[in-house]
Amino acid sequence: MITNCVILAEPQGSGIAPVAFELATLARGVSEQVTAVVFDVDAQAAAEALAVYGVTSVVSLGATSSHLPGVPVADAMREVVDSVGANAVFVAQSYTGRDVLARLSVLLDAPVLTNAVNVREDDGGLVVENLVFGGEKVVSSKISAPIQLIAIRPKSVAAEAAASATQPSVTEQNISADAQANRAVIVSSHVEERQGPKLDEAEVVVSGGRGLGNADNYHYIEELANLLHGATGASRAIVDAGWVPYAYQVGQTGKTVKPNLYLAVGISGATQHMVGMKGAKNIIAINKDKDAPILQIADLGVVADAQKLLPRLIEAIRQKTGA
Ligand SMILES: Cc1cc2nc3c(=O)[nH]c(=O)nc-3n(C[C@H](O)[C@H](O)[C@H](O)COP(=O)(O)OP(=O)(O)OC[C@H]3O[C@@H](n4cnc5c(N)ncnc54)[C@H](O)[C@@H]3O)c2cc1C
Repeated sequence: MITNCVILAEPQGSGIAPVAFELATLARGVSEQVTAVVFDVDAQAAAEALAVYGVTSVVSLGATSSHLPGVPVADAMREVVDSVGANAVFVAQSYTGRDVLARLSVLLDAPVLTNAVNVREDDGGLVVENLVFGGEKVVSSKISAPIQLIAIRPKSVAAEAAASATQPSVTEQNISADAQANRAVIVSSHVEERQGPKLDEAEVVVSGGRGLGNADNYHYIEELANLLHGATGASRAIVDAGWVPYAYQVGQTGKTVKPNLYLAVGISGATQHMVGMKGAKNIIAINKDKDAPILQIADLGVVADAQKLLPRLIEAIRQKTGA
């Protein structure tokens, strides 16, 4: 085991982004101590949430509010790493996580591994796993440097509560004047409008692909997701075609999802798509080609013309649920 692992618990809404619990689960499996760095949240509430996942201490950086977190958070995390004697830092493979990790790498002169899907212990050190060739192969890497910086893809591991909750200490850490001065100011921001649950957190995901025929038919995916209280997703083919925004993309270069139910409509099942959804508990695929690769991993495969089936399926669910 390593002695201390620092994790970055990014804010989301008024709390902690769920990926922090995945980072904590991984960290406590390889490290005696787990220190979580939080910002822009109520530190006590964050500590209570993180305690369930075995975090042993929490360092609060206060508010970064209208600034990009990269500069100040990386600067403060460098001090946290020094003060707790950390051997590793785990962040989410998110915009903020990557921004912080790159800056931390320069500040600590430490190597970075990104896009990791697992971290395990081997002979007292850490082994980091990455997927290559569209998830077909796993590459295991070992870093020999004293401090290892690792970005982990959300939803790669399940967040699991520790056998017993911890009682993390909560300390405040000020952001240095230099880092304050070098912060980038956010002059405007755009919040993507989306109804229903977030794609990477939804229990039900309904995704559409090129088999929908045209962009207008994507409304069937939206109606179905709405009826099933799920989120809408997409293959890269229809993102590239401009039918839906990139935020909808599931797969290697999009989001990883692990819902209870993944419904793939008119999606062939390229390895780059499947790597982002094959962890779903139940997979239903609708495809007119009985040899489509997605049907090989589907729990239920429906060989049908989606453009004819979807309106009838939607109508049938409406009648059954009275929605
Ligand atoms: C580096 C790299 C990264 C990539 N990352 C991603 C990624 O993150 N996510 C991703 O999705 N892809 C990704 N891709 C692209 C991927 O390889 C595929 O091209 C893409 O997933 C195909 O999308 P699709 O299944 O919608 O389209 P197609 O492969 O064209 O499949 C369409 C499917 O619809 C079926 N169909 C057609 N008509 C109907 C109908 N009327 N009813 C029912 N079924 C019908 C067809 O039988 C076919 O199976 C990546 C590729 C590369 C090279």
